[in-house]
Parts: sequence; structure tokens; C-alpha cells
Amino acid sequence: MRVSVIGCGYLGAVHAAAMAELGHEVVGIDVDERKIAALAAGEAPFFEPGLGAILRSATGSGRLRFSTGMADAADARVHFIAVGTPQSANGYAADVSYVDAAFDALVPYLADGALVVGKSTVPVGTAARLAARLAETAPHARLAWNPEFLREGFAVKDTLEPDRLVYGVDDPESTRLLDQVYRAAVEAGAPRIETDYATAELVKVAANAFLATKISFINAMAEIAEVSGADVTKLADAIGHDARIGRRFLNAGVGFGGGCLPKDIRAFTARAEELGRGESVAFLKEVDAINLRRRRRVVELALELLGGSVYGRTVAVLGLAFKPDSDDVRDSPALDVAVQLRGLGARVIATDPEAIANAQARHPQLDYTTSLDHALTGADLVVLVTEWHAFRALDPTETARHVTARRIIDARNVLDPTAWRAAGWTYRGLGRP
Ligand SMILES: NC(=O)c1ccc[n+]([C@@H]2O[C@H](COP(=O)([O-])OP(=O)(O)OC[C@H]3O[C@@H](n4cnc5c(N)ncnc54)[C@H](O)[C@@H]3O)[C@@H](O)[C@H]2O)c1
Ligand SMILES: O=c1ccn([C@@H]2O[C@H](COP(=O)(O)OP(=O)(O)O[C@H]3O[C@H](CO)[C@@H](O)[C@H](O)[C@H]3O)[C@@H](O)[C@H]2O)c(=O)[nH]1
Repeated sequence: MRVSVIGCGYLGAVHAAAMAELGHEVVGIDVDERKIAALAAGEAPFFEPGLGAILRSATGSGRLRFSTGMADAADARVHFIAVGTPQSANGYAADVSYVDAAFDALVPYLADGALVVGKSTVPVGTAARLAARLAETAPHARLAWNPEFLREGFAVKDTLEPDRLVYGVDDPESTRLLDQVYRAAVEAGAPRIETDYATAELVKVAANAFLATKISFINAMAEIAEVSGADVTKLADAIGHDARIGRRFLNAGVGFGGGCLPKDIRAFTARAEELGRGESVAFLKEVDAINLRRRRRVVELALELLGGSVYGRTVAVLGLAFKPDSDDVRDSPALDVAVQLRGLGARVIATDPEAIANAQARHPQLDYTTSLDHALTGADLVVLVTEWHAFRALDPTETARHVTARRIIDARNVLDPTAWRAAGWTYRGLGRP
């Protein structure tokens, strides 16, 4: 099948390469010339495990091409729209202007029987609006909404082996085409939910709202643990044994970030308000507030450990990406904490295995180093904010050799407090005694 993928960012680049890996003839389109040049050369423009390998094999075989010109999408039967839907500059709503622009640019190139498939996360009602526009401008084409659930860091596997497929469609031919695109996953037994546009759009934001709520729930428990002497990690283990609750996504810490959960819960709230049902998801404002409080809590702990002021003190910040195995710093709790500490006058030295370039582009005022040892050298305080393997594996005795004072905040609760305390460290986790 000939497929185009419009928008080659964290979602689209992986989707394009994965579709080619599945045997389709794919063209990836983006307005960003540098990104397209890198992708065309078989180089991943961002860090995502496994992406480089499938990109190189697919571009090498000729099954995957990249272009900045929409005309190159003209011979595709199925067109995925995977452009960004960031938070608006002036509020909580999603900015869907990139989706509209990509859609409008694509319409003149739609062949007879072509299927436009929305993958971007959009406010409910977007697909119906675009379908109405398609009926006027290109009635020979169809529209489907097929939300994506991949996680950064696992994006390639999640795309090749999705845990479910959601088709928002309004005719059987769209389903037939999507089944052809996803034949490998369908044959492997991936559950496939066929529904209307609105449900498909809502499934995506509901899933992210649920995940965000689960994280903020456990972080709220961490707040209570902090004033009662309880241990939130033990609490999570104990409630997680109940299969109805489940242990996954109950890791208390500095909270969620990234290009999805924070902006998606805000956009959902804004859309519900537009629809006159703001009260139905008003709890998501609390989910957001709990989440942002955790970042401030880390800063408060730093102040506490350094005797009330961080001014002029050296703080080693371990982690900048919003999660391990990603270079993505969009709404990153780690970067936020680093910036807050710098704002209070600390001498912040931050390190991350992959995210330094992205962090530096946004916050040049911080000091960065690629060397973990260098970051630790002379530190009055160490703050572990992104649980990369290299940071989880730190040895307390060895780490002590570099720092000026043995103080550590484990903002992801991934270190063993007993071992660190035994090595002479003042250890503080979040929601742990
Ligand atoms: N990142 C994820 O893990 C993930 C997972 C599921 C869903 N999503 C959703 O997918 C969408 C894309 O997210 P992302 O993280 O890939 O964003 P991103 O910012 O990494 O990528 C978006 C890309 O779209 C390109 N673009 C913008 N306007 C364009 C146009 N008119 N024509 C062609 N290209 C254009 C940009 O240059 C950019 O490369 C969002 O709606 C997001 O919520 C993302
Ligand atoms: O127990 C947990 C689990 C996660 N997080 C944090 O939550 C954020 C999001 O993590 P994760 O969901 O793994 O990363 P994303 O790649 O942002 O993926 C989410 O957002 C994507 C974009 O919408 C969806 O496709 C995915 O299904 C959804 O998990 C990160 O900052 C994590 O550190 C926690 O704090 N505690």
C-alpha cells in the first residue's frame, strides 16, 4: 500500500519508518527542511531507541522517502496526519492550526478513493469538522480518525505491536483500508475498536486523562505520606496488588511531563468547557495542580536540605528529559526543577544522556555537562529527577567521592534509601520518610 505520513516529529517519523518496516511504500512529509534532510539520510532527528535501525533499513531499501513538498504525497492511497497539536500560546486549548494547514495543503493532491487518517491528538469534534470540509472540497476522498497510543522510549515497538487499534470511521471502506495498513497487527490479534469519529477522538484524551489521574492520585498520597510518616512506595505496592488497581503508573515522584499528558488534560478541560460540560472534567485541573506541586516540592526540599537558601550553592541536576530513553524536554519536570533552582540563585550543573541539546536550546542560562562525574564534582546537593539507568545505578560510596556534601533528593524514588544513608548521605525521596 502507498502511504504518506504528514508531520515527521516524535510520532510521525516513527510511524513512517514503522509503516515501511511493515512493507508499505511510504513518503514522509514535513515543513521542517532540516528534519527531512536528516530523515532522508536515514538519521533519526531525535533520540528514540530502535528508530535509527528501521529508518536506515527502510530508506536504504527505497521503501521510505521523505520530502518537504506535499505533491510527493499525491500517489498515496492512505495519508496519515501526524502534525503537532500543542497547547495554545494564550490558554489551555489545543492549537489545531497545524492540522488544518496540513489538511488544506493535502486536499488538492487527494486521489480518487484516498483515505485521510488523523493521528494527531485533537479536541473532540475536529474530525467531523474536517469530514464536512472534505465533503465539499474532495468528495472522492474519505476521512478516518485513528489515535495513536505509543510511548516515547518504546515508540517503535508500540507502533509495530500496538496494544489496540482504534478506528473512528464513517464507512466500511475506511475500515477495510485501515485493516490493510495494519494487517500485521490485526493478524497478530491486536484488539480493534471500530467506532465513530467523536468516540475515537475521546478515547485518546480519556486514556491520557486516566494515566495522568493515576499519577496524580499516587502523588497526592505522597503528599499525605509526607505529613504522616508513611512510605508511598510501599503504599503503591500494596494497593497495586489489587488487580483492579494495578501497580503500573503508580510511581510517585516529581510527576508527569512531556509533549502529551500535560497539554492533553488541559486541552480536554478547555474543550469540555466549550461544550458546556466543564464540570465533568473539572477534576483534571486538580490533577494538573497536584502534578505541578510536586515540582515545587522538590525545590522546597532543596531549600530545606541547604538550610533555607540555595543561593550560590552548587546543585547537580541528574536528568533533563521528561522521562528516560527520550531526548524530549517538552514540559519536562526535570528541566523545570533545574530552572526553578537556577532562578533562586543556585549554581545548577545539569546532565542527561540525551537531552542536553534540547534543554540548552530552551534554557541557555543553565550549565550543562555530558559527564556525570563532572556534574557531581563539588556538588552541595544532588537531585535525581529523571530515572535514566545510569542514575539509578549510581553507587553511593563512589558518588560520595565527587561531591562536596552528601545530600541527595531522589525525585523519582528509584534509589535504595538504606544503602545511601548507610554510606553517610542525607537522603530524601518524595512521599517517603
Ligand atoms: N509524541 C508522542 O509520543 C505522541 C504519541 C501519541 C500522539 N501524539 C500526538 O501526535 C501529534 C504530533 O506529536 P509529536 O510529538 O510528533 O509532535 P512534534 O512537534 O514532534 O512533530 C510535529 C511535526 O509536524 C510538523 N508540521 C507542522 N505543521 C506541518 C504541516 N503543515 N505540514 C507538514 N508537517 C508539519 C512539524 O514540523 C513537526 O516536525 C500531536 O497531536 C500529539 O499529541 C504524540
Ligand atoms: O508511574 C508513573 C508513570 C509515568 N510518570 C511520568 O509520566 C510522564 C509520561 O510518561 P509516559 O506516559 O510513559 O510517556 P509518554 O511518552 O508521554 O506517553 C503518554 O503520552 C503519549 C502521547 O499521547 C501516549 O501515546 C501514551 O500512551 C502515554 O503513555 C513521564 O514524565 C513519566 O515520568 C510518572 O511520574 N509516574
